[in-house]
Amino acid sequence: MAQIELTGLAKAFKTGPVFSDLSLVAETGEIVVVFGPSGAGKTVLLRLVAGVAEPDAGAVRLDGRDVTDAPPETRGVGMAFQNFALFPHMSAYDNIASALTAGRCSPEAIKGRVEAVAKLLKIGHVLQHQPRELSNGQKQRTALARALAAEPKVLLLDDPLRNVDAKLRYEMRLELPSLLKASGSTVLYVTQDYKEAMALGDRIAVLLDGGLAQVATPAQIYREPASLGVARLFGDPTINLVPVSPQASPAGPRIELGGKVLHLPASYAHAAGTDCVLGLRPEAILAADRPEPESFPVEVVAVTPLNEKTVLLLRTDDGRELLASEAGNEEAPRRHGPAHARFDAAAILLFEAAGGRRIAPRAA
Ligand SMILES: Nc1ncnc2c1ncn2[C@@H]1O[C@H](COP(=O)(O)OP(=O)(O)OP(=O)(O)O)[C@@H](O)[C@H]1O
Repeated sequence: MAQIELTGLAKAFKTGPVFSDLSLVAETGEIVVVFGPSGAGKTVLLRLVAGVAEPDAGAVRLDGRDVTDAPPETRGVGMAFQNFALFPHMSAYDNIASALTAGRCSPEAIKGRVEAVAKLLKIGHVLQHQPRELSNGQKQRTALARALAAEPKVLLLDDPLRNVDAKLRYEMRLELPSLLKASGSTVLYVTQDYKEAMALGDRIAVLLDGGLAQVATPAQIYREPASLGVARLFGDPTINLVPVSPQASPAGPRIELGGKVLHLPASYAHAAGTDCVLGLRPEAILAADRPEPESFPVEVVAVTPLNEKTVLLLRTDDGRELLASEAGNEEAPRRHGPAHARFDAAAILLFEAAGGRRIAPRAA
């Protein structure tokens, strides 16, 4: 059953609309990541679900019950928001336990639960500290622990790793999914970090330009982004975008790139005659020393070895810069200078230049 069901939600402030006609469903136990750029309205959306703000239009249903007009404390929703909201005169332990003392738990059960959650979030050693004695990351994890300890049916998490340092953030990204799954809660998780979204979400809801641009699994969003706007938000380095005007030809739609005539797969034949934007993820561009069929000459301008990949900055003969990435960085170092590139035909993306919608390939 749908635990969270949002229908036609709209919210505007004096400064203008944040979003309109927003609908989203999260199934029981599902983790839905609400992802989008700063200011897209992610926090506003959580506030509407929590009941601390009212929508201008639309309905919020939790567990099948219409709670649109219900006060926050009756909704059975747990929250950890960016601004921590810890009780300043209570220790971290008491802050976390406060979620439980309100219910009917024995002192032993409370202690066990607080310590278990604190251990998972690596704050076991600071449980007796007051909030002012905690780092921002520890405060944030204390707030997260408090929300988790209560085992709410619906858990709203607003960028809980924002103030956590890079190493811990990486570890938490690995550990949080099982922690959240074990809680059994249905989770709406807000982040601005696409890697976090992909690591944590059963599905990702991309909030962009006043509405949900796409709601799908991380793999679907990466491989089949609904629009240029969505494609740009996922990937590091970001996707290469090249304006092209495919023309029909027997070998597949013909385009020009780097002064060469190349062909798109026949499954894009229906795009001929449309102004398009070719989307090439860095890993879909393959660089080689020798020309190959459908390759185009490039200059390797820069080579940046990262841990798990090497990023190449390529310049085409007509001056366009493309970023390519290769797995690993242990091969013989690639030399700067002339080379050839081609793209992995199975991994290309094509978008309408007008409006940015993705053009899906069609079976030939
Ligand atoms: N109480 C308010 N009064 C007026 N404007 C508001 C209010 N709350 C939010 N806004 C505006 O609504 C828009 C969305 O804000 P929101 O905080 O939801 O963005 P966000 O996607 O969570 O961004 P971030 O990732 O930076 O936290 C912003 O333009 C913000 O200025």
